[in-house]
Amino acid sequence: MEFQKTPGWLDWYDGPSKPRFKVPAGSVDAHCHVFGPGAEFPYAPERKYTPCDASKQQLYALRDHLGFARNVVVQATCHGADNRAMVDALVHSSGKARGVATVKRSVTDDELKAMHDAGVRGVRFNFVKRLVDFTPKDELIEIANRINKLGWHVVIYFEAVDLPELWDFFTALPTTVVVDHMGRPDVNKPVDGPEFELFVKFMREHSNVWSKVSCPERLSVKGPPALNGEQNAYRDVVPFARRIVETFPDRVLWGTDWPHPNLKDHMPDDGLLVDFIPHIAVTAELQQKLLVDNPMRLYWPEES
Ligand SMILES: O=C(O)c1cc(C(=O)O)oc(=O)c1
Repeated sequence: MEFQKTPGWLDWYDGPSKPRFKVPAGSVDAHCHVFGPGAEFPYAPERKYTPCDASKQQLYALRDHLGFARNVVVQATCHGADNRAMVDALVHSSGKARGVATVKRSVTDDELKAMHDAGVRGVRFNFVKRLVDFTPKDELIEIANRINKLGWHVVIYFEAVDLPELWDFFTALPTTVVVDHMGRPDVNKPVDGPEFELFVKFMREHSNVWSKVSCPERLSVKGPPALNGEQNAYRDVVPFARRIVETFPDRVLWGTDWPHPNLKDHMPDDGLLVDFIPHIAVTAELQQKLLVDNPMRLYWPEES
């Protein structure tokens, strides 16, 4: 099947720089995706965008280039609830990748078991309207209760303005809950203003809630972009991510978000994204928790 990319689509950055920041041994890129390839794993009919291909081989080459040891491959919305490309990436990772799936209520126990055996450890619930159609909350709760029995967790993706409305649903989830990209704060607003305070309260009052401090390239308003050797990229995101890392050091994860779906402005150099890490996790101890100890506890508990 031939797929036509969404007009204006930016392809992932080829030939990323070697990071100056040396990540600790055993580091995990805890948020990344594979796209297709579409000829082998077709994009879902209900998708909201059609990406360029981004294969498992390319993902794992990036992992090695950046100095990471493992990946958590998160089901991308362009594949809907067809998890074959993500699962294929896991089973060809020599145990170095675990995954987060998207499932519907109709998923069978045998299908969940097969995904578990392949390395899936969570499901993703998406509330970003430009990416997915609405799924009824009773369906999501039913799924959360089923996957809880497998020891899996729920990953949620939403925008900061929607947190008040989603609060009761999120706080009723029975599992560990991992928030994608810090709940997408508006970094034009103050880091100690009411919107971000609500997110901090969400984490403070609910010890089962974790956050990925990822995607400065999506959240930044002022840049500068992580291109051309820029060592001070996305400064306006730093106070937000740093606050979460320092307040909740044992409940944070970091990921590249490669291949960076739906960026409109520029495509970052992933090597420079790694160089962003020491700005938000400023001590060796915080870096070790963010990149190794926390993701290992969540995704490879049997080894940590
Ligand atoms: O902001 C986005 O566009 C985005 C999309 C997806 C996806 O399509 O799965 O995943 C992400 O982590 C971020």
